Amino acid sequence: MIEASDVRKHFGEVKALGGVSFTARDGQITALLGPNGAGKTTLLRLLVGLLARDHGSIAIGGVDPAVDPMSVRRNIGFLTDQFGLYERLTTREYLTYFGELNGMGGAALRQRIDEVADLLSLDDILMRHTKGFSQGQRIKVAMARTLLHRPRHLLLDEPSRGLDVMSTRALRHALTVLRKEGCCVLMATHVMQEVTHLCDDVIVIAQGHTVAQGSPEELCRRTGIANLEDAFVSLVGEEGIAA
Ligand SMILES: Nc1ncnc2c1ncn2[C@@H]1O[C@H](COP(=O)(O)OP(=O)(O)OP(=O)(O)O)[C@@H](O)[C@H]1O
Repeated sequence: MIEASDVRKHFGEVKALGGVSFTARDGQITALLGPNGAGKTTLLRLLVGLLARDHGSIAIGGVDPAVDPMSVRRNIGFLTDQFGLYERLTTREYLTYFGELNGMGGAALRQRIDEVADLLSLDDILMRHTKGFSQGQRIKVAMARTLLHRPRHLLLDEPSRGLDVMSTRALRHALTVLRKEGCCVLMATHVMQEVTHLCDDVIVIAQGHTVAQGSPEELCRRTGIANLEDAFVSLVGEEGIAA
C-alpha cells in the first residue's frame, strides 16, 4: 500500500505540491491524473525517495522513504522518463546487469529475464544492442528492468507513451497480471482510455492539490458526467476556480 498525507514540495519560489493526500491499495491499479505541471512527476519522485518533501507523511508498504530509503527501494519498481539504457549492452546483458545489482543471479535470473521478456513481448530485441532503439523499444526495456526484481509497489510515469497498439496491449496485460499477484500499481498517465479500461482507482491532482479520489465510475457519478474525460475536466476546473 502507498499512503501520502498532506505532502508538500517547493522548488524555490515554485510550489510544486501544496498538499497531496491519497491511498493506493495492493492488488489495484491506481491512476494519477492531472494536467501538465500538476505535480505528478514530483509526487512520484518524492514517493520513491529521490526528492525530500517539505511537509507531510509518506509510507510505502508502511515504510517512510525518508527514514529507510534502501528498504523502500528494494520493494519498488520506478519507471521514470529517464530510461538510462547502456547502449553497448544488449537488452539481455542490460537486464542481467540490473538483476545482479538487485542480488539476483544464475539460472533464476535467466528465467526471470525470459519471463519479463515474454510478458512485455521483448523477444525480437532481447539480443540486440540498445543503441538506436526506438522510443517504444526503450520504454519496454526500462519497464522490464522495473519488473525484474518482482517489486511489491510499481510507480510508473506515463508508461504507455510512445508505445504502438500491440506494445500497449502487452503493457496492459502485464499490469493486469501484476495486479492479480497483489502488486500495488500507481501510474501517472494522460490516456483516459487507459484509465477507464485498466484502473480501479483514480487520484486527480491539480495545481499541487488532491482534487478527488475514487473509481472511474465514482468520479463520473460524483460530477454527474457520464464520460471520464469530461468528469476530469470538470474536477480540475473546480480546483482552478477554488485556487
Ligand atoms: N527541479 C525543479 N525546479 C523547479 N521547478 C520544478 C522542478 N521540478 C518540477 N518543477 C515544477 O513543479 C511543477 C510540477 O511539475 P511536475 O513535473 O511534477 O508536473 P507533472 O504533473 O508531472 O507535469 P506533466 O504532466 O507535464 O509531466 C511544475 O510547475 C514544474 O515546473
